[in-house]
Amino acid sequence: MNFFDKLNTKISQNQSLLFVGLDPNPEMLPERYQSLDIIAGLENWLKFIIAETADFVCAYKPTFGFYEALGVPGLELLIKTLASIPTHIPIILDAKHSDLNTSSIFANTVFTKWQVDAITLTPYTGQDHVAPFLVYPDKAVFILCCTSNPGAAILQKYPNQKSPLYLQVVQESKNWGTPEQLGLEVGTTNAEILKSIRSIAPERIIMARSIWAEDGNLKQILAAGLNANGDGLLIPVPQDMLGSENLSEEVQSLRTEINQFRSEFIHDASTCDVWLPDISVQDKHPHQDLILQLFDIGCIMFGEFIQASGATFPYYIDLRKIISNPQVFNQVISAYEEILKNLTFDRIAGIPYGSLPTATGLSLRLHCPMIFPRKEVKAHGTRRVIEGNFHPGETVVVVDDILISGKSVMEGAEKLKSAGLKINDIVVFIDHEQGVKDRLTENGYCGHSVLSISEIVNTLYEVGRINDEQLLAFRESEY
Ligand SMILES: O=c1ccn([C@@H]2O[C@H](COP(=O)(O)O)[C@@H](O)[C@H]2O)c(=O)[nH]1
Repeated sequence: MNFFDKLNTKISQNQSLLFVGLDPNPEMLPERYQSLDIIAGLENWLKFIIAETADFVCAYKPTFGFYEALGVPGLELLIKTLASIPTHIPIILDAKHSDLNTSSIFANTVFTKWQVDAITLTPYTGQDHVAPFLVYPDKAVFILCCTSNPGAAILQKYPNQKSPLYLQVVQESKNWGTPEQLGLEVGTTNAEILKSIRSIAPERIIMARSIWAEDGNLKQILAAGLNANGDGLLIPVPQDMLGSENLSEEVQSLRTEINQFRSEFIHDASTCDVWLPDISVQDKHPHQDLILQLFDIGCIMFGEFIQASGATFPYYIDLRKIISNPQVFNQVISAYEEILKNLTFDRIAGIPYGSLPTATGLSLRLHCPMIFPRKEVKAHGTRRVIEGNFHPGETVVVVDDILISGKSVMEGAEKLKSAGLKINDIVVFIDHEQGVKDRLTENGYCGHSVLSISEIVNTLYEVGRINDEQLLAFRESEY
């Protein structure tokens, strides 16, 4: 189960948005655990915290720095602590990792060896630093957007109130990963800041900062940070509560307080003109997760777009972007592979330029040689029309991104046929429908597609990624 599903399952089973920081901070160690052996005292305290809270929280968040600071015994304590967390409860390792050249190796350690479900990262080194963590499809990252220490303001609020750096971090990091894989850590109890982040990231999980029980602005934080469904916000159990001998009761009472507010919040929101997604798991399209990820990374756009034919469409598909998101690219290749594995061919041909990376990925995945017809033939050099080696008479499967009129893919296929190659099958990711596959059939090809445009639009509408107006514009364009 991926992090997002594991987290949501725990939220609903335990009816809780609360998470607990599992921090072996010697300064916070309750007196009753203060023995000569500090590590043993910390271990017993952390075990007590887990036992008291496991049924009332949705996640645990060990802070790596506290374990590191204790040296080798601290790292051993981390491994023991991770092992004592029930496997069904997600673990978010608070590492605030930000070192570029150790990203891949660190991601492997935390996700593969330590089996944590998510990690916190700082954004300063950008997507290059985050991408190695996102190649683990079942894991997630939380990007630190904002903190509340006074010295941070000069950087995080730069250059002005209207467009502070922390909001730019939110906007930019939304391009790095899907809402299921990338959440935001908002290290402030300033409700206004939380509200401004929620307004530009309604779809993201926000992890709020650790608070002190007596701070008293819980309701403002909830009002600012909850999403329209009354969730999407992870609230830490206050640090001072963790020292209490009555931890279980105190956590349950905080949970009740939060849930009461959530019920009122959802009730109030439902009286406003807010459209809420209404889907059940049974209705889930088999490629729903992939469709959402493609939408979230900007491969599927809605608006008015002029096509090569001059026609205006209410959407535009730009699958070229997948090459910058390896985890999405990998899933796209797998979806094509499902179709190609049932076909018979000697070589794979990609249509330039958009489908060359896909054809390359499929060639490597299926151990099958690749060729491609050139878009324009050079006036110098070999003047080859087709790049790569082949033997006339071989069968080639043609791979392209989207079929609109079918013109570009059939032009490419004709070049291959002129060189003596046989083409039976054309496989695309998206079929624009409206008879384009019939056009392929009329020209002697069998068209296959991973998805049709209406499957994509309907899925996006069902989960609330597009609105009534966008759905209507699409439906009208079909006639
Ligand atoms: O949303 C779109 C629409 C078109 N493209 C590009 O056009 C061709 C397909 O158009 P045909 O009319 O079938 O020739 C496709 O290969 C893309 O390059 C697009 O990317 N997105």
